[in-house]
Amino acid sequence: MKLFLALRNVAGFRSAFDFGARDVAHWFPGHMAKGLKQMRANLKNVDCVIEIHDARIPFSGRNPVFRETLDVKPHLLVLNKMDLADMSQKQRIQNQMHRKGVQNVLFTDCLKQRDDNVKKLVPKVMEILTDTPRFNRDENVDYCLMVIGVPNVGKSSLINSLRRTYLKKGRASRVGGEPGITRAVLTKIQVCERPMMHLLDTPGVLPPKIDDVETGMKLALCGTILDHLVGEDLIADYLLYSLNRQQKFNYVERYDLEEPCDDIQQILKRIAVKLGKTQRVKAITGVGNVTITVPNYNAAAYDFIRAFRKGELGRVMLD
Ligand SMILES: Nc1nc2c(ncn2[C@@H]2O[C@H](COP(=O)(O)OP(=O)(O)OP(=O)(O)O)[C@@H](O)[C@H]2O)c(=O)[nH]1
Repeated sequence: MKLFLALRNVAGFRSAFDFGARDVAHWFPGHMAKGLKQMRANLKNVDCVIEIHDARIPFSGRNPVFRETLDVKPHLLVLNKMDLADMSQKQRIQNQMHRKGVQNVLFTDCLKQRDDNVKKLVPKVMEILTDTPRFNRDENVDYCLMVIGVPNVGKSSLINSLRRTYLKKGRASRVGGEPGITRAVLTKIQVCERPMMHLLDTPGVLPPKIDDVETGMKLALCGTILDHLVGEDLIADYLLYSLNRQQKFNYVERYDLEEPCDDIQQILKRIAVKLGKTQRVKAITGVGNVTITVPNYNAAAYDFIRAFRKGELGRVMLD
């Protein structure tokens, strides 16, 4: 990164984001009751609940409802997508988690072919279970896990990664299934041989907990709320605000800008021009019709957000 960027006075950037009078009530049209009911029905078969969340937002959006319903079971919090997160903040996050009573935290990258952290999951679960008396199932040596989390945090990827790591197998295939009970409810996926460990095959999708507009915006940025419900222009603006606040200026080089800027319209215009995302439109003026070139702001916002989600604009910690 160029020196002038590192030395740049950030005083010119926004210190707060103006959310206007937005209402987040409709940002996540989830079907929580149904999901939770199904999870509760499965709970008697579960030894440990694996809650998975996005490492860039370790606190925002985690749904506490499951705790009231599912917290009777031992619990491991997996913070996934660590490859996209600013891991220099790891210790702070862990300390804060401990203060909140979350003792068991594991950071993972489930896209990595072999992730040493995913490899720690089974030993970690065994450690947690050894410290917790198992409910009337002491004779059973087949351990069962349930993976839960808000959408798009990597629940399926974790299952596949566990199978790659422990069974040297590719995509999850279903095993088991019991007569008389819906396949979707009791089908299990094996993830480890020694100790024998299964996962319930339907990852529990929880709606995120959206406390306020900023929480909603962070969830949207990380792709857990459908973009169109929030608006890509707004997400792009919040992204720019976040990158500038954290002094993550990779976007300057990626889009050939001269320097960081806090004006999303200007940024999107430059991105559109760089990507050739412009349109020729007719405009009526006082002296007749002229054809002018206008930037496609939507296409530019789309590229900006996608680049961030792929980690191309730097690693961040949004909480
Ligand atoms: N960079 C990165 N991307 C990941 C990681 N894990 C998953 N992803 C990506 O995140 C997206 C969602 O992953 P899934 O495994 O489908 O997430 P899910 O929680 O099962 O999603 P839902 O079924 O919608 O709830 C996919 O594009 C994955 O490739 C990770 O550790 N790092």
